[in-house]
Amino acid sequence: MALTLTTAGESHGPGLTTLVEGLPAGLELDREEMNRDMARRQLGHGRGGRMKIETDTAEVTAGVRHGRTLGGPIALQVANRDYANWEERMNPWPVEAEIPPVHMPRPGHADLVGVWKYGHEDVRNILERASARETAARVAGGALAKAFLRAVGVEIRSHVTQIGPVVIPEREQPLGVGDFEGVDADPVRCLDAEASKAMVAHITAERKNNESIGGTYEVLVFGLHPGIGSHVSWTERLDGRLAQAICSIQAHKGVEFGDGFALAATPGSQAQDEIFGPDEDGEGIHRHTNHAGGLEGGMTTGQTLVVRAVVKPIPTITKPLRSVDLSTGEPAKALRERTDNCVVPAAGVVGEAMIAFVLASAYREKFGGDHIDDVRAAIAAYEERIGWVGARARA
Ligand SMILES: Cc1cc2nc3c(=O)[nH]c(=O)nc-3n(C[C@H](O)[C@H](O)[C@H](O)COP(=O)(O)O)c2cc1C
Ligand SMILES: C=C(O[C@@H]1CC(C(=O)O)=C[C@@H](OP(=O)(O)O)[C@H]1O)C(=O)O
Repeated sequence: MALTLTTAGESHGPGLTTLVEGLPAGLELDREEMNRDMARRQLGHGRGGRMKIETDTAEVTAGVRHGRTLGGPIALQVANRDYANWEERMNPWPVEAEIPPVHMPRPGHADLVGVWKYGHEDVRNILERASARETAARVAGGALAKAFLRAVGVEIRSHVTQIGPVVIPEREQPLGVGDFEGVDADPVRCLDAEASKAMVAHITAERKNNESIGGTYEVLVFGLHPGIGSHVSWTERLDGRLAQAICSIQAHKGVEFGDGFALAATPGSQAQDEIFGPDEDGEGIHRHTNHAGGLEGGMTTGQTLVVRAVVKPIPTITKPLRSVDLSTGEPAKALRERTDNCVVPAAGVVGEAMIAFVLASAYREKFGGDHIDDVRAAIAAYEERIGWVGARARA
């Protein structure tokens, strides 16, 4: 049984809906934990005026009773508070007022290609669904996937590694799950205080220049078992599935695992993770390095999964770029709307959600089970069969 995640909703419509199917029964959910993720996605220096209007929460409308999953589809609702200001423009039903269409497409948004493809004359009919407002619904669903993963000992964290030209310094030691305390209190979700200051200053300066800024973030997953995903088919290779999930997030333009693009210049002997036998600390067969970022042959190795993503500078720019007025065909300035100018800190939270979903789905495929205790029993049997002590030793 795979997991499915479906979202519906427009940015300024009445609200967003998330449907998650395939979680086992008996899984304990923590309402505050879910809403903490919803709030984390709204944070970050560089967010625009919209985030002052919204206070996102995920309301459960199906599939959960008294804090535990029932085994059926789970439905979640996220309200758009801003709908109160858009009731006429975004009403699902005809309204009397004349609503002026948007006809200046923004380079880099879905506007132009969307109206061509779907036959709309009003760019709003495209931008409303293309908007990354939809990521609130993904994070709501991702919180369910995270609850499932936590129940089997897996934890996900993220941090910002670059904003514009400002890059975090190289670390001597790999990050552990305990290193992320307080990361959400930082204005750009960066673990390095000096880099954080420079990132904040850069965002502020570029906002004054009417510029938008991109960057990179890293997602780490701790406590994974080996053998999640599979080498047997390209559709099952976990690296491919993770890359698809990350690149499906609005404004995400690249992904790398472990040493990633740096591997291009690395000699082969230094690019792999050598294998060592059991040691006195109770580790089973293990590695001393993690160049592969926890993936070999499309499967988890049981080491920390290391995923980095690049987020482009967002397309709505307060000094608008050149475009064409679709109603006249004449040159025009692109639509200028209220906008974020840097979303990398928030994007990291969305990345966590998408990675959680893919991993939870792959766990469901491998271990099955109708109740969470069935899942745990299947995992214990697997650990025993392969003599896996790694996850326990690290926990
Ligand atoms: C969290 C988040 C917030 C975003 N906010 C904005 C925004 O305020 N203005 C904007 O033009 N684009 C914003 N974007 C990016 C656009 O949604 C995205 O560029 C657009 O949908 C086109 O998709 P593409 O960039 O993947 O091609 C945001 C993206 C994310 C992940
Ligand atoms: C609403 C969210 O992000 C929005 C994503 C977005 C876009 O074009 O992608 C444009 C902005 O929306 P608005 O035009 O209402 O200011 C962002 O605020 C959100 O993240 O919850």
